[in-house]
Amino acid sequence: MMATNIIDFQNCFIFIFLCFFSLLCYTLFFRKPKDFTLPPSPLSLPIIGHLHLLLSVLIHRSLQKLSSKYGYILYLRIFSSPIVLVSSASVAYEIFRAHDVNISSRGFPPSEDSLFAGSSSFISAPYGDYFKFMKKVLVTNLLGTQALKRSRRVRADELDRFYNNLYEKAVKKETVEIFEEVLNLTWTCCWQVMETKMQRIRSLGTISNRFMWHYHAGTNTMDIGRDHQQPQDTWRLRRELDSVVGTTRLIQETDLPNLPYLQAVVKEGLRLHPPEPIFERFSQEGCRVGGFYVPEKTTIMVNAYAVMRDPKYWADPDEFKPERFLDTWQKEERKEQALKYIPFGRGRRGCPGENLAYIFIGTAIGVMVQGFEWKFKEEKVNMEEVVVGLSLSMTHPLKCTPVARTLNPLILN
Ligand code: HEM
Repeated sequence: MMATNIIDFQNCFIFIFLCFFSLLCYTLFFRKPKDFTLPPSPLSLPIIGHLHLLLSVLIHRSLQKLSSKYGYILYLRIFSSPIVLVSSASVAYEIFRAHDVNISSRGFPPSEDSLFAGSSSFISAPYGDYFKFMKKVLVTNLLGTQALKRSRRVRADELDRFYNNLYEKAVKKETVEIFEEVLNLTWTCCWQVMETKMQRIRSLGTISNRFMWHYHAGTNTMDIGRDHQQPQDTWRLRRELDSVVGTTRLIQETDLPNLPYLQAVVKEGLRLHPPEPIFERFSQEGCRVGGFYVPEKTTIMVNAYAVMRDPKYWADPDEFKPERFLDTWQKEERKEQALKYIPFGRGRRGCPGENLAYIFIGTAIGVMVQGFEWKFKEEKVNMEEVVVGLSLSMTHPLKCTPVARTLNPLILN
């Protein structure tokens, strides 16, 4: 009896030993240790962390310099809040392809006094049912393809008014501040459409703040007309407009698909001068990006300005070369597994106003180049930038005088 008990005890002991031994072997040889290595981090100061690095007027540029020195994914800290800074097309590809849902909130404080129009605002809403509902309302009523078709007449009328206004100034030989003119165009269009819609959908009111801010951003971008001081670009653009649209009628937004060079010029302008050079997301859960660990509840700052000038993916990144968008750049992007063109962000929280923005910018530049020659006071336009609010603008607003190329085509019609 005693002998049997001893054998049972021995068997039990061997069994337990084997279990522990196998567990040890599994942990040592098979299970990969979880790697919590954070992205590289520049030297930080006590208490404030990296705050001093973010206090620059042109923050997108100083962060671009920082990333080229320390790495294209960086870990920063402001007081105790962690930030991961993304500055390369390949890292952007990874976060938007593999972690889009995880980073589809912005992490703004959920208070009525929040900087971005309160807790019920579309922009500050976390990714969830409310956000999805609002996005559907927004796309169906304002920004989707069908909604944009319905509001086409409003934009066409405003474009005629825009042209007439410039024509009058040309006749009087008056100087025009481009930004102001284009801002007027977008504001009036925006209000005309929003007023009608808002009477029907009261909840859209909360989105209006973002609209205002973005229309502002969009109109800044339109200053890219300045890039046409390069005569060969203007000449090519005008030739395209003359052959597709002619000189007896004004460009319409339905002409845009037939104007590839104009589209390329707009894209190149947005690449070099993205109105929203940096945008923010927030990680709900920890995830791995670029070989590093991004902890949960971390703000992710995407420096679109740096991504779109990433020398690894763009030849002559600082040059204005619209032709690059005529080629197979989208195919290249897929092949290289990179997201190199992100002026409107990407993924579920990407800009819903992208199509409208392309229409506004394309038609406004179209009218300015089709209808007028532009006389600049200075030989060289001052391209210095300044961040106003959250959007990028020209430090010295562009002023020039229009000279009508043809008799007013609206009168001819
Ligand atoms: C040139 C013009 C514009 C640019 C460059 C631009 C850029 C952007 C960017 C970078 C974002 C953040 C995207 C992300 O996090 O991935 C954004 C978001 C947004 N944009 Fe725009 N935008 C423009 C015009 C517009 C217009 C015309 C509208 C509406 C009429 C608009 C409405 C919005 C809204 C509502 C959001 C927030 C989306 C969300 O949180 O889910 N934008 N935009």
